[in-house]
Amino acid sequence: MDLGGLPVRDTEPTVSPLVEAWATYRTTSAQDWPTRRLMSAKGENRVSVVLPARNEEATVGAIVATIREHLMDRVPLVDELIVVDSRSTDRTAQVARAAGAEVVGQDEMTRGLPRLTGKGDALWAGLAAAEGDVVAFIDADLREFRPHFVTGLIGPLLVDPSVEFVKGFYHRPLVGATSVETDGGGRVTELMARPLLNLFWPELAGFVQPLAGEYAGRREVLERVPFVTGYGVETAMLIDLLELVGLDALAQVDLGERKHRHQDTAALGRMSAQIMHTAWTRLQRRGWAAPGTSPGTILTQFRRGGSEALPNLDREIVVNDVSVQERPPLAELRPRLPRRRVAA
Ligand SMILES: O=c1ccn([C@@H]2O[C@H](COP(=O)(O)OP(=O)(O)O)[C@@H](O)[C@H]2O)c(=O)[nH]1
Ligand SMILES: O=C(O)[C@@H](COP(=O)(O)O)O[C@H]1O[C@H](CO)[C@@H](O)[C@H](O)[C@H]1O
Repeated sequence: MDLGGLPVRDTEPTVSPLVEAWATYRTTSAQDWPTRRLMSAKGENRVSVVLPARNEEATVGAIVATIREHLMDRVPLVDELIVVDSRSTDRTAQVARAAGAEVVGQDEMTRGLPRLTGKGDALWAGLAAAEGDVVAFIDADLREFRPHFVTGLIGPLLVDPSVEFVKGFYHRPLVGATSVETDGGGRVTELMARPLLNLFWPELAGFVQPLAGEYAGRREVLERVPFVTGYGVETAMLIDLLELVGLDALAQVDLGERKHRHQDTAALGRMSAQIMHTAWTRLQRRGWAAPGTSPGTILTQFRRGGSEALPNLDREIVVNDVSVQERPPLAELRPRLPRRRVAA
């Protein structure tokens, strides 16, 4: 049926067969990867777990202690547990070290390189410090962390050589001060990142949690992609790995439920802008955005009250730079990096 030249779909939209096949074939559950199965498959593979942590003294200790007790002391599945101190101003480093992690500084691992900021730079520093063949990244603000968050992520990588990268997914309650909204979490995912990826990278539509902060990959693959600084890192990693190794080498694992500290919506607005910038650079690479162009880098937001309010505007204007930079693929810089100096 055609109304004025606009084709009108006369069938109900259906899931792309490619996405349906991938989601069926490359989705597993943490329960599919029991520790004993992983130990028998591990062989000579060394496993590193990296936690990027900026001011996470309240939660990093419990996560580190759980990994150390269950996956290092009781069962030697994890060989290396690193917390990247991302310029914290609290006792993150001391708490992490006391709980049994090796602590490296974001600035320490990027010494001699341009000073960049954000989560992506912390993750890049963690990969530079890590020595494992398989590297898992876990956010340090998780509540109710369980060992299966790690075993579920590394399981496919230890057992199936055709898998290069595994993304976690979970139910995401939005935990407020006095109430919990069952599936209210993942606000940037649902409002921006999922639509963005579905529209421009539909092959990735099967990822339940494309922005999940828990994921793992083979070092030799992770070292071949750039790390976008700030909060664009997860979006860039999915897009870049899709292009580098193909959808079939990517997988996802059900980790159950994830609770973490939530940022406010203004912070998530800045996160969204960083993700849009990240997508723009990938669209340029694909030829869908004009080379040499760039969206604006300043995000203007409004905050109730405040001393900087304008005469006729009963709100404070808050301006942030939401541009992103990139650390180049680690493999290109490895010879220039300081050997990991870890204060055990
Ligand atoms: O500059 C930064 C920003 C964030 N993080 C860490 O990255 C993880 C995810 O960050 P955040 O919780 O702010 O993101 P959200 O989960 O709210 O999207 C947490 O462990 C942060 O401590 C970091 O190491 N450096
Ligand atoms: O998924 C999301 O929408 C955001 C915000 O989550 P909430 O709405 O605070 O549960 O959280 C994720 O996004 C960040 C950017 O990729 C990641 O770095 C975080 O690890 C992840 O929690």
